[in-house]
Amino acid sequence: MNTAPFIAVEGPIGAGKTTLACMLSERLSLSLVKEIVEENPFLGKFYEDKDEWSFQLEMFFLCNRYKQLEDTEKKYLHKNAPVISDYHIYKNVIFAERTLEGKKLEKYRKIYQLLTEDLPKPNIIIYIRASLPTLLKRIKKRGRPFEQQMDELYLEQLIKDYETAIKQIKKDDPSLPIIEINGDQEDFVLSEAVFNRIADQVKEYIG
Ligand SMILES: Nc1ncnc2c1ncn2[C@@H]1O[C@H](COP(=O)(O)OP(=O)(O)OP(=O)(O)O)[C@@H](O)[C@H]1O
Ligand SMILES: Nc1nc(=O)c2ncn([C@H]3C[C@H](O)[C@@H](CO)O3)c2[nH]1
Repeated sequence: MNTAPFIAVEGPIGAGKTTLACMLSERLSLSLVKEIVEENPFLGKFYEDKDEWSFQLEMFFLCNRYKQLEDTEKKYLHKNAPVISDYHIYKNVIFAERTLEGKKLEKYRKIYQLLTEDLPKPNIIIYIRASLPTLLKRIKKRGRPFEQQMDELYLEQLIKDYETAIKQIKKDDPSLPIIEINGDQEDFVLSEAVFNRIADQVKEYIG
């Protein structure tokens, strides 16, 4: 079990996780762990044909995050250095439960359990909640080509899946600090005051 602050920023696609994680990493001198996106060989294919590519994609994300978190433990947490990551490992389950079914989902659950049981788990979560119009606006603004035909139903389901997952995480561990941000209204990019408030809240937890 790690005792160093390990913060995970979570929320649905385009909520602003990477943006906020980078800003907080700089402000609070935290080591930053960022999800691999551009080098992912299956993401574009997945958005073209989800049924065909979902298992490959979910496994790629899982193995990648496994390696990143293994390294994070060795390089930082083990040495008591605080870390902020733009994802929580549980994100794998949120997506896989939505994109996989039948035998593939069963296999995935087993592999997830095996790979993640001894990985470090975040001890602070920042959850950015945002509505469909806000997410679509941000995905468009970011302009990744393979995300521009984003299925709105998929995104809407993920918004709900995230809500369910956060409720479950709270139930499983009521003492886990979760900082919740209303991404539609609390704009930490445009408003210095909003960002300062979030940074102060995080600072209180990490001491
Ligand atoms: N509060 C905000 N106000 C305005 N624009 C924002 C805000 N937060 C993020 N953005 C912009 O929205 C886009 C998506 O942000 P970002 O990449 O941080 O999201 P993400 O949650 O990490 O996405 P993903 O789930 O795809 O990893 C970027 O272009 C970013 O500059
Ligand atoms: N299917 C699936 N499973 C995941 O674990 C996962 N994690 C991120 N993503 C997608 C969302 C953004 O398009 C892009 C960047 O976050 O990658 C995922 N998609």
